[in-house]
Amino acid sequence: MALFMAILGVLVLLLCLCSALLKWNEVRFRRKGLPPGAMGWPVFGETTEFLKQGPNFMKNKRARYGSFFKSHILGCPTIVSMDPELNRFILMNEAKGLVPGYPQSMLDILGTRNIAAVHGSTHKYMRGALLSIISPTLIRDQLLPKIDEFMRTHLMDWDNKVINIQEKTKEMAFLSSLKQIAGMESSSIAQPFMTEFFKLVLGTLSLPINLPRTNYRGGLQARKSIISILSRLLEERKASQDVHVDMLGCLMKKDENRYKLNDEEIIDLVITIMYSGYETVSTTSMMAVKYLHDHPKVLEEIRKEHFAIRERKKPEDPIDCNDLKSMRFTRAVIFETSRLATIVNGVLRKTTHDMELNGYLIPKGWRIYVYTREINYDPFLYHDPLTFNPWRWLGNSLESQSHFLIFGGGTRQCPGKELGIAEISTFLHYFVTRYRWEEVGGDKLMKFPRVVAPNGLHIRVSSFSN
Ligand code: HEM
Repeated sequence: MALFMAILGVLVLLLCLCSALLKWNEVRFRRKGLPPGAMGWPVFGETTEFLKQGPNFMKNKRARYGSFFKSHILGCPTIVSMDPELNRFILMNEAKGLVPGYPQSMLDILGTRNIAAVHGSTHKYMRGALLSIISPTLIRDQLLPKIDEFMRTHLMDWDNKVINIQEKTKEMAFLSSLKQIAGMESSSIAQPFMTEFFKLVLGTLSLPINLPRTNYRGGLQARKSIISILSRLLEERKASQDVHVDMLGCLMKKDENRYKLNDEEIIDLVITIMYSGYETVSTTSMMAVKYLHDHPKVLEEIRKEHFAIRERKKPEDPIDCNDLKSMRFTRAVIFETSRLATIVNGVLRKTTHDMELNGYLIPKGWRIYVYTREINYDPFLYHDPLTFNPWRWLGNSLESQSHFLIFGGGTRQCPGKELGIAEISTFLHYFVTRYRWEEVGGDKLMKFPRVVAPNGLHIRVSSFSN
């Protein structure tokens, strides 16, 4: 009896302590004018519920508080905006103090000159420098030929093999951009570079705890290694007279280039390009393979488009810009994949000063989660939204609608959109014309907070001509 009373006493005490902590945390963030919502536990906030419940967390909160509410997730007091109009307003108004609000680990590891870390005129300049090396003309003349050459080789020898398509598309996204940046996808430094790059990516997604063996520490060390690889490359190029037709070559042409970047800026820009295009391109490619596998009619249609292109060409002819333009259905498959899989759930901003937003007062330094995921499943915007239907993108201008935020919006809209589409389209071209495939089966796919197959996505591949 005494033991029972003691346990009961401890439980009651714990309960009181928990509710006192929750209350204290609410009071701590209680300020006049804040939107409705809950702040959860001290330090952790509602992060556990957010990660555990995923999209349902957001749906439940919206049902309770409306489309604009406060919470405390991923280490920060956060305002979540699920209102399409307001989301556009936030993305269009960086100049009013709504700047990128990406986590500290990302900023530490990607560098102070990284595009997400700079604002105002510095951002304009860095973005200009980036756009100048991925312009439509350069995509046509320099980048697409490189992408084509890379994809042909990368997709060789898959016949009769079980392939982890997640791993292959990750390698593809990294090596293809390394070829475009420095033309060295098959050099001896490509593999060690890739290993360091994967560590860097892991680090940016971790908590900023600088202790041995943490992903964050690993990410910081990977950044150092990558800087040393790239610095050596820059020095070698400066010392030689060779002309290099690649992104680095363009950035280093100080006399002819309108945008003059120093070595540190060039290195951070290179890391930005690799990082921004890596997960988006690889995951969209993997999910396109998944959806094509599950939807034979769509696969038949996309094959028709790509075989028609091959019929116009000799086997050794590369994909060119006109071919790319003719891939209307492939483009639709890419958009539909991005929409249904929701590769990007939203984007993060933070306030540079106290400001009024949607009638509420948002304190300086609070994060704003522009949550765009729900738009993708809105039945008023996309008929039968849970069905994979690429045809919905043909013949109407869904791509130019204001709610189309798959590539972001406003001043930070993805500058790599067409480059990314070119990469995925070329990958799909060689994949669907060379191979058939079936899933080995049983692989788990997680859709939130990132689209990922924790144990890989395995497919059995055989040559189409067999
Ligand atoms: C399917 C492929 C891609 C998707 C879905 C995608 C998506 C996005 C989104 C949603 C944003 C907005 C981020 C924000 O507002 O904070 C963004 C920005 C960005 N993307 Fe992409 N992206 C893709 C491919 C690429 C590629 C291949 C590159 C390589 C050049 C790239 C480079 C960037 C950069 C540098 C930014 C930041 C722009 C700025 O802050 O001004 N992206 N992307």
